[in-house]
Amino acid sequence: MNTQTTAPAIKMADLGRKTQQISLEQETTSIDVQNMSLYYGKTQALKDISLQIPKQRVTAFIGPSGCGKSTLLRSFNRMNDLVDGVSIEGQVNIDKTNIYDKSVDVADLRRRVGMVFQKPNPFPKSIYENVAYGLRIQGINNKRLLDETVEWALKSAALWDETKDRLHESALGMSGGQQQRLVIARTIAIKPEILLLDEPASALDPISTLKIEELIHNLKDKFTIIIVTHNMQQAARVSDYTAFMYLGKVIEFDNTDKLFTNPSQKQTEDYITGRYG
Ligand SMILES: Nc1ncnc2c1ncn2[C@@H]1O[C@H](COP(=O)(O)OP(=O)(O)OP(=O)(O)O)[C@@H](O)[C@H]1O
Repeated sequence: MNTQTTAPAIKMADLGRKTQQISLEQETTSIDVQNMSLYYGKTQALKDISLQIPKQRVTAFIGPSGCGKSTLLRSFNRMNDLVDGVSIEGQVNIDKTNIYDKSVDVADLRRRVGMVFQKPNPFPKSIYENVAYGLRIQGINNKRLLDETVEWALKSAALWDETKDRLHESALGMSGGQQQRLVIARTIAIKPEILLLDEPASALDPISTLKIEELIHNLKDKFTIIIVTHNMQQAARVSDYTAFMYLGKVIEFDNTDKLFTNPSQKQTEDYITGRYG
C-alpha cells in the first residue's frame, strides 16, 4: 500500500467536496482507449495510452504544459485529423466502434462528441440562432421544436434567466462568461453523448469560472464530460476522475479524491505538490 510522504497541495475538504465513494471498476465505459499513440510528423505526442473514460462522469486531464492533454482530448472527436502530418496508432472505441475505422462518418462522430474550446466562439448571430444552429443544419426548422430545444439548452447551461428577454439580440453583445455558457448551450442543443471541454474557463474571470464549474456539475448526469485544465484546484473541484499526464503518457488515472490525496505514483505526487510543472 502506498504511504503518502508529503502533504498534498490540494486539500479536498477545503474545496467543500464530499469524499466520493466511487471507483473505476464499477463504472460503465464511455470511451475505451487502447494502446493509442499519436505523432505530429515525426514527433510523438501520445505514447501508448490505454484508459477507459467512465460514462456520465466528469473526467479531468491534468499535467504540465505540452504533456499531451489537448491532443488526447482532440483525439476523441478526431479534431487532430485537421492537422497536417498527424498519424495515429491503436484504437479509440466509442460504443464498441473504433472511431478511426474508415467506415466512421466523422461529421456524425462530431455530433455525438461535442467540443468547447478555451476562447468562447459564438457565431455572429442572435442568441437564439446560435443555440438553434446545430438543429438547423440537421434540417430541423419546426418552430416549436426549435423553441423548446433553445429553452432547454439555455436552461441547462444556466443562461435562460439572463437571456430569455433578449433571445434575438446578437450573441456578440454578451460578456465572455455568458458567451462561453452560450457555446456550451449550442453544443448540448444537439444532445451529444460526450462533451469535451478544453480549458473552458481559463479565459474567464473567477465568477464566470465558478458558473462554468457549477454548470459542469449539473450536466454530468446527462453527458460524459472530459475537461482539460491547467488548474489543479479546478480539476479537484469539478471532476469525479482525474488522469495525470506527463510527456505523452497517462501516469495515473483514478478517483479524483484518491489521486489528489494519496497518489500511487511518485510523479503524480511531485506534480500535485508543486515540485514541477
Ligand atoms: N498542431 C501541432 N503540430 C505539431 N505539434 C503539436 C501540435 N499540437 C501540439 N503539438 C505538440 O504536441 C505536444 C502535446 O501538446 P498538447 O497541446 O496536446 O499538450 P497540452 O498538455 O495540452 O499542453 P498545454 O497545457 O500547454 O495546452 C507538445 O509537444 C506540442 O508542442
